[in-house]
Amino acid sequence: MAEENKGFFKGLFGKLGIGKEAPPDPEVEKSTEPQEPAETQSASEWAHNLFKKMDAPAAPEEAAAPATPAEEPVATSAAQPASPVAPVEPTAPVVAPVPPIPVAPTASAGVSSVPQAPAVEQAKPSFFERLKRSLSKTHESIVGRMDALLLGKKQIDTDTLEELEEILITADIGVKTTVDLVRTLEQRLKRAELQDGAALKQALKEEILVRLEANSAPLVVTDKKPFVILVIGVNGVGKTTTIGKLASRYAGEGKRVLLAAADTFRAAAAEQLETWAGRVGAEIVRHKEGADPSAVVFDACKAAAARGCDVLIIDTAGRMHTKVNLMEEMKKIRRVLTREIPDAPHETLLVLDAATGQNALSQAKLFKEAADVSGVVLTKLDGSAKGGIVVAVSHEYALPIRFIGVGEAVEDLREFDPAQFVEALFQ
Ligand SMILES: Nc1nc2c(ncn2[C@@H]2O[C@H](COP(=O)(O)OP(=O)(O)OP(=O)(O)O)[C@@H](O)[C@H]2O)c(=O)[nH]1
Repeated sequence: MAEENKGFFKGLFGKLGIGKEAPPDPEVEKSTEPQEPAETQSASEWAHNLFKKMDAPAAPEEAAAPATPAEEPVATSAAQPASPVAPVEPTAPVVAPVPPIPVAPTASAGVSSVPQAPAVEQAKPSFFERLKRSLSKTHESIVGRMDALLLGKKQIDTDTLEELEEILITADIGVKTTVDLVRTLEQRLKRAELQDGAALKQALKEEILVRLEANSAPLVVTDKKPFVILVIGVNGVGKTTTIGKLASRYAGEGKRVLLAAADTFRAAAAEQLETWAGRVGAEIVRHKEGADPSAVVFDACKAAAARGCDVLIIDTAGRMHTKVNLMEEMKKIRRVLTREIPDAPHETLLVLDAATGQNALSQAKLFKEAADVSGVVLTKLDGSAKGGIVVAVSHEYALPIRFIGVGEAVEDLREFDPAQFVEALFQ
């Protein structure tokens, strides 16, 4: 840094005609690069100090010294996870303030006037690392407890598998999936494949992966114009946030994205969606609070066709807390949709909050029966001990997990990769 700052001022003096004999310094360009704000800040801060010192006589070596760096390093961590949100909310509409959209700080986050430390290159952890961290509590509740169970065990027997069954059920893998897993492990025990704890752990990992892969399929956005994604789920699970993240993904691929704010139950929902649309460069169709969701869908279909949009993502309210209400609302939305775009929706995406564990499993059941779900997004895996629910939802309801959410920032929604998930869970 010190050398770079010196270079910056050699160059600056050159431009000002001071000390013309000094050769032009290539660092001038580097230190004024906008994508290196921390570098620029430190240099300009140093300049500021230097000019102050030039006003008041100073010893030459003092003037040549760089400014003292601030003590705190530049923060590069992602947004902190939110606490789990309770699901179904059948009560009267509540207008809540629109939360700001969290975006993980990046190196090009702009120049502030607050003195900052010299740029310390902190490599952002890879998604696998973040996934591993997100699953650490789930890891503890499955693998940690399994390790404790196997500690000092000379051999694996049916009692061990019985105890494992209890661990898996309480770790939100779901009763049905657990029973299926343990039965398979019993067969492997009979075939003498499980000599020790390590073999049992490896076998469980393999069997979970087989079950996840059996129902795994990414969401493929075809070239249907528009490709319609209907997003459903109870309130608070992260629907709007997921839509914002998806819109960002597709807009980033150069697609023209239109959002339909068909959650007309509370104004804040549409406002939140509008904020996301503005942020990620998507368009939006919204009506007033309390309007008919089907009317929004109708207008959005018309607008998407007229504007030649590639992707239309529809946000719904999710407050239809009985199966009959839910079915009626869904039927109505679908009726309007198919009248305008005959084969729509091309994807009915159910958003579930992983942190709600068994509750998420019940919601998967209800929505699968009532709303023809074709894919699932599991949000808020970060910090939850209930990540086993991923296996339960996928296996019990034969639903493909399309995406997982491990935080509030745009890049925290990722395509679900069974092998990566299992690896992160067991490592
Ligand atoms: N930690 C964490 N928080 C998330 C994730 N996804 C969403 N959230 C947060 O969950 C909260 C609720 O998200 P929303 O997108 O408003 O949920 P919604 O389902 O649209 O809720 P309603 O608008 O009330 O229907 C927000 O604070 C989000 O930032 C995630 O993967 N991890």
